[in-house]
Parts: sequence; C-alpha cells; structure tokens
Amino acid sequence: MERVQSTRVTPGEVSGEVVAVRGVTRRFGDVVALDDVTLDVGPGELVGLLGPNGAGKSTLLSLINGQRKPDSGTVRLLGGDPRDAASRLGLGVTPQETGLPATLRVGEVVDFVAGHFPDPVPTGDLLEQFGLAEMARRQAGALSGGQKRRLAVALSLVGRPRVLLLDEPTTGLDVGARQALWEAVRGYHAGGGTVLLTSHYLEEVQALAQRVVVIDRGVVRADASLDVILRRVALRQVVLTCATDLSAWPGVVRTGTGAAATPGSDGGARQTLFTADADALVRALVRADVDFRDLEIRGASLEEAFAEMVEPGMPGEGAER
Ligand SMILES: Nc1ncnc2c1ncn2[C@@H]1O[C@H](COP(=O)(O)OP(=O)(O)OP(=O)(O)O)[C@@H](O)[C@H]1O
Repeated sequence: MERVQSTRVTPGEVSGEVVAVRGVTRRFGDVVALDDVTLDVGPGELVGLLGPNGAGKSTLLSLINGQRKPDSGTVRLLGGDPRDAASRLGLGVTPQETGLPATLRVGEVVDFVAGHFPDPVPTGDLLEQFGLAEMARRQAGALSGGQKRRLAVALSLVGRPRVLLLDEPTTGLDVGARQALWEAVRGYHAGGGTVLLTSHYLEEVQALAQRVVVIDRGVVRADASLDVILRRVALRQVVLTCATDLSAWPGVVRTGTGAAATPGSDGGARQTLFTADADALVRALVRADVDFRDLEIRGASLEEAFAEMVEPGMPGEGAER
C-alpha cells in the first residue's frame, strides 16, 4: 500500500480527456509517420500502444508531450496545448533513451529533478519503490543499463504526474528488472494515474494495459480491450497444400494472403487457414479424408496479426480508407 500512496497523483483537477489526439497527420519529408490518427485517453486509463518498428509510436508520444507539432489535426494534453509549458505540469515522460548526468549520485539526480516540483515524492520513497535504495550514493554513470532505465522511469514520477508517457519502458531489461518496473507502473496507475505506454512486446502490453491501440505504418489498426486484441493475435495458422478450397471449412476464421492462389505442381494449392483451434481443424480434415500434404502449423506473429487487423470486422477498426 505504501508503494501506491507514494506516487498518488494530485486528485481532482482532471475532467474530460487527459489526452485528445484528433485527426493528426505528421510527416517527415516523404515519410508519413502518422496518418489521420485519432486517439483519446481518459482519466485513469492504462493504454498500451502496440506496433512494430517504425509504426509511429514515438512520433505520437512526441506530439502528446509537446516536443513536436502535427502537420494537421489537433493534440490536447490535460485540456491544454501540449506546446504550452503549463499544460505539461502534470506530465511525466520517459523517452526511449535518457541521458543521465554520469557524475551525480543517484540520490542527487532524484533530488535535482524533485527540486522542480512543488510536492515531489520523497527521494527515499521513490528509490525504495524502484529497488534503487542501495544505490542512492552510487554515481549514475556506474549503474547498469537496467538500473539506469529504472531510474529514468522513477524520475518521470517524481512530480506526481497525472499522466505518464512511457516509450518502450523495459526494452533491454532482464526479467527481474522488467517485473519491478511493471510493478511500479501498476502502483502509479492504482493511485489514480493515467498511463500511455508504447511497446513492441505483446507480453508487456498484456501485463499492464486494459486497452490496446494497435498502430502500424502510421495508422491506427485497432483500438479495443486487451481481451479482444489477444483473441485476434492468438489465432493459429494451418498451412497446407490441397486441391480442395478449404476457406469455408468449419473453424476457419479466414484465409491468409495468397490462400488458394499458389498452385502446386499436381494442381493442389498452398493455403493458409486461420483458426482458433488448429488441432480440431486438422483432426476434422483427417476424419473427412481430405487429401492434403506439407502441413505446417504456426502462431501468427505479431506483425502478421497487425497486418490481419487491417481487414474489416475488427472491433474499433480504424483503417477504413
Ligand atoms: N526525425 C525524423 N526524421 C525522419 N524520419 C523520422 C523521424 N522520426 C521518425 N521518422 C520516421 O517516421 C516513422 C515512424 O517512426 P517512429 O519512431 O514514430 O516509430 P516507432 O513506432 O516509435 O518505432 P520504434 O518502435 O522503432 O521506436 C518511421 O518511418 C521513421 O523512420
């Protein structure tokens, strides 16, 4: 409990959306990093922004934290323009890479940042919470990669922010450090905080988020509860060569790209069948004496799952263009 209370947010002031991104497009030269993105995050939500490399996740966070401006569309943070310093008073940020002053001791770094806030979390409490208490007197430059990362996330909480933006918070951390960080984020959220975090890892999003926004090539592909996204990603692929078109077979949710489109030398076609239960599908095909060969079964990778989410019928589908 102490853990939760130590980062409890200032109560009360937030009403309406904490983050409101409406119709935002952002280009870098010819690259469209974000393409007409709309995303609202309400008070107390913990949202995972999931997407592959180059999807546009960091760009979106940089617009929300006021570092960059959209080419078109609007971004609001805590009811104001994120480019105004006043709007960012309630914001805590941990970017993907953080430079720490190498010669300052860990405790001094926290004290330094705490000095900028009216009611900071006490340094000792914060270091305790992040498992850094024994390192308070160590120079920041002497910390391991994982310890630096933990310190960076701890620093984003010093000022008791109302909203926290975490860009791939645990990339490169070992299992123990990752768990400790997740615990801290959960504690912050349990105390009333709003979190938007990015990740490549479904596991991370699964461990933390209630709502998942999938972004790929600058477009929001899905915005749905964790359960819905997991069901989508959990589909298995049964790949086989068969002369009969199996796309309408019971249990086949849909076919993959190129299904029934690649003729084999004997006239059979290579087919990719998506199903929730690969075992049941294969048993049924065998029972029905369907003549197939070169059977492969695999889970859909996250990238494949993202691509599949472009198809119609996905709840929260955001790519109808
Ligand atoms: N400063 C920049 N100059 C030019 N292109 C950029 C810049 N920042 C981002 N981009 C491009 O915009 C696209 C989105 O990049 P972004 O960093 O937002 O993706 P990401 O989802 O955060 O990726 P990662 O998971 O690898 O960090 C990419 O194609 C990237 O190359």
